[in-house]
Amino acid sequence: MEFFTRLEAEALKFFNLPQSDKDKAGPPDPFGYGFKKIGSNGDVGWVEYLLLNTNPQITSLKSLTVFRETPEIFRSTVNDYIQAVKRMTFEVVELMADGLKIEPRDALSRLLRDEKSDSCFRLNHYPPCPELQALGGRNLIGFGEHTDPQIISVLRSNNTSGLQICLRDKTWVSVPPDQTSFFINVGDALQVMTNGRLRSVRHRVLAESMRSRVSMIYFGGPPLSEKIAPLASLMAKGEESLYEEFTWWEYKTSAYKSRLGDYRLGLFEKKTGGAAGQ
Ligand SMILES: C=C1C[C@]23C[C@@]1(O)CC[C@H]2[C@@]12CC[C@H](O)[C@@](C)(C(=O)O1)[C@H]2[C@@H]3C(=O)O
Ligand SMILES: O=C(O)CCC(=O)C(=O)O
Ligand SMILES: [Fe+2]
Repeated sequence: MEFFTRLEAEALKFFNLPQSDKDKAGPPDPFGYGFKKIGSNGDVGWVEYLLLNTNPQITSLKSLTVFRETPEIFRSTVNDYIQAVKRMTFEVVELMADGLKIEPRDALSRLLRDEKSDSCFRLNHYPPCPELQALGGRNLIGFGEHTDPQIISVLRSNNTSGLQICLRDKTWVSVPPDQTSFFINVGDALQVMTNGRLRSVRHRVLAESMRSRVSMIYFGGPPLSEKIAPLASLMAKGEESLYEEFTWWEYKTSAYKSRLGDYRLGLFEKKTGGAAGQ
């Protein structure tokens, strides 16, 4: 896609700036430029990134700083990509709603379309790590294992591998890199809204020795005040929610206190009424 190629090129121009220039757009709070540190609870990875708010209504001060430090063309390329990926995501969640017989079919998309939707956008750059070859096939964690907290994440990457998902038997499987496809990830909130029918899959990124990986991810979240609970139209007769009721604000606050690899939904599972489980 034209949007993706342009953004990949502009992102690489930014990531190739001297470290001191990039640092002017950091540290991430959570928005802004980050280098190796992920979140604020001690997680690290072989990655640098830009984390941006996607809601023009609540453009964070840090997002403004990022764009002050980068050329206008970068800002417009990011904004064009976000607009395009949002439009596609609204359609994807409506198709998901059709598949799950959720009514109305905009029950999910309206949350992402909402002007108060708490969504964000991330550009990740995993530089090559040539020393890896000498380390005899050891893994270097680019982005540690985790699930995404929001409703849905839509990822696009260049042709460099690294992304893996964790299967039920705990084995890791590589997602073949394909710069012409989107990788759609169910988030924790969608797991709850479908009462566990869709699962938020654990994933991680391993660094490569010779090639740099660039990925861009739109994380579609609901408004902060939104109650996150199973959607009535998909529940079978007598089916109980596997989760306690909570708002997105409550979940997000709790998530941002957690470590990357924590099982965040555990705190919100009902202790009776069947195992939601990991
Ligand atoms: C360690 C953390 C980074 C993270 C916030 C958290 O405390 C736990 C969830 C992490 C995550 C994973 C998916 C997305 O990349 C992200 C932006 C999100 O919403 O949750 C990150 C957070 C982050 O990097 O700030
Ligand atoms: O960079 C990638 O391919 C995945 C990163 C990721 O999972 C995230 O940013 O939440
Ligand atoms: Fe993720």
